[in-house]
Amino acid sequence: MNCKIATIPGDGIGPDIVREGCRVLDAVGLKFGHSFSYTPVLAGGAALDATGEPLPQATLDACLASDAVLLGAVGGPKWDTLPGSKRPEKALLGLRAGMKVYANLRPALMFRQLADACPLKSEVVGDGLDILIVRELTGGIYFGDRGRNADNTAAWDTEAYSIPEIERVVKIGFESAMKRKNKLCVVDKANILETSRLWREVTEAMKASYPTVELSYMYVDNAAMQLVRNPRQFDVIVTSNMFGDILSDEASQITGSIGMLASASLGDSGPGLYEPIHGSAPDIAGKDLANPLATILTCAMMLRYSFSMEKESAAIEAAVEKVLDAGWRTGDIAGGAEARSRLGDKLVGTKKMGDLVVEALKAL
Ligand SMILES: NC(=O)c1ccc[n+]([C@@H]2O[C@H](COP(=O)([O-])OP(=O)(O)OC[C@H]3O[C@@H](n4cnc5c(N)ncnc54)[C@H](O)[C@@H]3O)[C@@H](O)[C@H]2O)c1
Ligand SMILES: CC(C)[C@H](C(=O)O)[C@@H](O)C(=O)O
Ligand SMILES: [Mg+2]
Repeated sequence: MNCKIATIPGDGIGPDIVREGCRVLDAVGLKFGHSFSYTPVLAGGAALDATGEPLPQATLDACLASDAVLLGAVGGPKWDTLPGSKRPEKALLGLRAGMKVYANLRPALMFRQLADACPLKSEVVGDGLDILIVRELTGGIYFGDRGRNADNTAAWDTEAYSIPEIERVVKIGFESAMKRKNKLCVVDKANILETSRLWREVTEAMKASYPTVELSYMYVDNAAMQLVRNPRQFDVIVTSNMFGDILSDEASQITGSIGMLASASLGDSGPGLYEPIHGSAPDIAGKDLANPLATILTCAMMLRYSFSMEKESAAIEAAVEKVLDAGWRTGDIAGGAEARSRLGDKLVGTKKMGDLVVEALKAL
């Protein structure tokens, strides 16, 4: 199969992790007889510097013309004082809306090899953690009316959801639960927000079509607490754009590091957008310290969801497991000071971690 992938290296650690992702895809291509071609395009701070726009039309056009899009991360202190419409992060919203990828699947999976990197007690996480957060991605407060009053003494951002917007993402939540442990939790703030009450009404109207799924509702403040107290009670969480953003960063830390969490953003048709859930990590950019595994696992999601390449996707995941089994770690998953000091030359950087996954893949 020939697959055309638009790549958006972006800013900070973005170029380094996307490079490792593409190297792993190339190794999969060699092993299984596929060819992946890459069209690098500009978005975020890199695009601002080159063109004055965070998301040039040519970038969106190239993404829509591709079979899938791989994005590193955008943003950084250099562009933090720009007005909202010119910030690098605006590119993300433009891409997500322009590609109509309304469902963001964010698996929070704890690799058993990383139990030491989890900050929770072992009796809380047991033999692992496997939660799927389905985050609504093209609506809610990220896209609602916003502004300031004339004398700049007040500002507003509006949360708005329509029934079709809720239905399509809740449907993904139910369907995802049916492929997993048949549990779906709608996380909201229905004790206060009208949008959340509409989410509940829509979900109630849909639930009869999914009789095998055990459905529950939870307020987001409680969910944030329960994720730390008893994360294994969750299977699939479906939630709004902003709640999903926040809860997925929280869940990532339980699995060991945000440097491990992949994501797939999907719509009804057209290319999917694939990005690790973390950002451009300006504090470690350019130092070969970033963990590329979130991006590499994001590539595995791309193979599974956009190209139906299940065995190829599983091969990437198996290669990552082999590397972790052999004890290799980047700094973010090295554990505490004592564990880190025991690692010796198994404490590696971005590029070496990519090399190790490629080697493990070849050897499978
Ligand atoms: N999808 C995206 O492009 C995206 C996502 C989140 C944040 N951002 C942007 O990134 C910039 C930095 O944001 P932030 O600091 O809040 O979040 P961040 O995710 O970039 O970093 C948070 C912390 O996690 C660490 N970290 C993140 N990814 C890592 C990796 N792969 N390996 C090791 N450590 C990693 C960082 O070093 C930092 O200490 C901001 O401009 C923000 O808007 C972009
Ligand atoms: C950078 C920001 C706009 C983005 C979001 O909030 O969606 C990020 O935090 C993410 O999780 O992809
Ligand atoms: Mg986020």
